[in-house]
Amino acid sequence: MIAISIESLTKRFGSHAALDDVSLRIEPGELFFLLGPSGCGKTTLLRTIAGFVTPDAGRVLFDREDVTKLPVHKRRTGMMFQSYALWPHLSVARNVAFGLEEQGVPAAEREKRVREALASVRMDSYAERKIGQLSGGQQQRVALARALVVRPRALLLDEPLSNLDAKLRLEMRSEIRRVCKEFGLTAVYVTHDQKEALSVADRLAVMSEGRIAQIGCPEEVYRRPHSRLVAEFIGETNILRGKVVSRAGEEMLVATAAGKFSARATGVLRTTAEEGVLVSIRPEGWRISDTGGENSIPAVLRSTMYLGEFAQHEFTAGGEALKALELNPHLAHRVIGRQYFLEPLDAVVLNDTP
Ligand SMILES: Nc1ncnc2c1ncn2[C@@H]1O[C@H](COP(=O)(O)OP(=O)(O)OP(=O)(O)O)[C@@H](O)[C@H]1O
Repeated sequence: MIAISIESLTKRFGSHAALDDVSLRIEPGELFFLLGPSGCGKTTLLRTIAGFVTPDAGRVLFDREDVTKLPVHKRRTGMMFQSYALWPHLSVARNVAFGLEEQGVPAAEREKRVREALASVRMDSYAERKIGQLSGGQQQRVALARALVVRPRALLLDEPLSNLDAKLRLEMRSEIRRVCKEFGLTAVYVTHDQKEALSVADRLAVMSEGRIAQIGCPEEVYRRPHSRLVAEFIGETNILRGKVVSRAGEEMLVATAAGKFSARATGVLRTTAEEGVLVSIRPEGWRISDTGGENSIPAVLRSTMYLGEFAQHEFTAGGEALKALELNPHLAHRVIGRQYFLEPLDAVVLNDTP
């Protein structure tokens, strides 16, 4: 198990900084996710850790070893990419053995390790099959075995599941997590899929324009986003403009066009009360009721969509459109055009200036 330290990495392509002074530390055995909008630099960061990209400034350390100038094959990382890059005409076992042949591992040892790697992804009974005769999910398992067989110091994954259908993605997500934990691997995983990140990551970083916007465990980043960018990138949210009426530590009473309610500051609040603030409330973060309480705002139900386990409502309050999700909608019988009361349970004051 190694720690991966990224120290002030900068990488420019022409005048564009794909990485702009990025620093972070990934703990030994941690499953760390990089996500963010397209072009934010996550692949460049992963490729710099792998050794495919040489940074203009900054360092990459594996524990205390500076690997910034070390070529890819000497870093001893296992990699799994979007295109599995397996040889379709070779057997599963040959595909997995390839990295070991390159390292000059003797045949008997090779065979043993290939068997172990295939067993760890539950593909041991497919060793002699040709890659072309496997399903997408099975091919993905072989790609994972191939990354593991070299006993990597860290596992680097770039959108490894994006070629799979939804059901297989779910299955492979937990499979990748299981394998990483079983082997105690430090892993860095790039994805577009925020659900994948929330459900699998120990910690994650949301990137934007070559910088880290926020780092934290999934629940922290989801429930306490620091900025509009993070709040909107990880899941859906309602953003309301407001003014701070009063404040006691992190708790504040904010007045918005939709009404007054309490919200909690996240990170360092840069704005002053006069400038106003932005508040984020997740659609599932409302308590909907027929009668108002102290902290609730009156809102008229405009539309509702029944989705089985929950309903997706749209309310208006003081000219603001508000999205709300309600679990077990069949227990509630909401009526379009009627007034209800919405209480924000998890409102967060963001750091951005409106
Ligand atoms: N080899 C390259 N030459 C020139 N520009 C590049 C190169 N690689 C990346 N870039 C640019 O650097 C920026 C970051 O790219 P990167 O691939 O790291 O983003 P990303 O977050 O992984 O995006 P995506 O989610 O679309 O894969 C982008 O603006 C991209 O166009």
